Amino acid sequence: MVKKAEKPIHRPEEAAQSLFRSKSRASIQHMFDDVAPTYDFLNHLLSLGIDNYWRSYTAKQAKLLVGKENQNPKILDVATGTGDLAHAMSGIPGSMVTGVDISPNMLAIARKKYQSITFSEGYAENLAFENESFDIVSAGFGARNFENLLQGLKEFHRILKPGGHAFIIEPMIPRNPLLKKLYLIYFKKVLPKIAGLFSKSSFAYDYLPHSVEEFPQDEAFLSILKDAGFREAEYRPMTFETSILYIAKK
Ligand SMILES: C[S@@+](CC[C@H](N)C(=O)[O-])C[C@H]1O[C@@H](n2cnc3c(N)ncnc32)[C@H](O)[C@@H]1O
Repeated sequence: MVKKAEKPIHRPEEAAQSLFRSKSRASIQHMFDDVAPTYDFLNHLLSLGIDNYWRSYTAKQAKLLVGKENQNPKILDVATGTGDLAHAMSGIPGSMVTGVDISPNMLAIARKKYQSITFSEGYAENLAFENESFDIVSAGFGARNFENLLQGLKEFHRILKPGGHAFIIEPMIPRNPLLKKLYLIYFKKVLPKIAGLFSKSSFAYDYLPHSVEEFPQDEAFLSILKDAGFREAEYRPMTFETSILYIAKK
């Protein structure tokens, strides 16, 4: 008797976890190319608009730290996506901002939204810029997706001028047990369902909670920044520890 082939069990959560663990440049690029058309809408919806505050807070901190010393800071926004952090950074007086990303579809939207900013394709782990050529490097919600995090952070360090700063925003899992429980229910159960209603790639929103849960947070991330060569690094939790800003100095 011929045995019937077993049907593969499709478990999006497992697939998302496995993508995070074995992610490649191509798989991440495809995922973001797919989500690009609904990325901004879902970002603002799922964070209740708070994501804009996180970017403007970051730009404000950058302005405070470097604004007085440096009249015309050169800024590179890595993993710029649709350009919102690059745009926030461009509010620093005299700044010259460039945004790079691996996803052509995300960049196409960034170019339409912000015509005065230069956007180009670029890979965090191998940035096409000279040593010591930027005053600030920023990355909003992007570092988590790097195929090789340490290599990406070493590149940030390489392209910064001595005394330059990196500003990196990532989602944070609250450390308070009750908040953490509520956050994970929202993140794992509610958010993927809402996203699935709008996005072509609901997979990306199964990947999101896994990528955040498995990503080094607070002290663990600071130690990777130090390994990448930064001599000073600190973090600032934002909005009840749902997001975190890392600031590192070369
Ligand atoms: C969650 S989006 C963040 C976009 C934007 N920075 C923001 O604040 O909304 C992550 C972006 O990182 C980009 N990305 C992921 N890995 C990358 C890498 N190694 N080099 C450059 N860009 C990368 C993706 O293509 C995507 O556009």
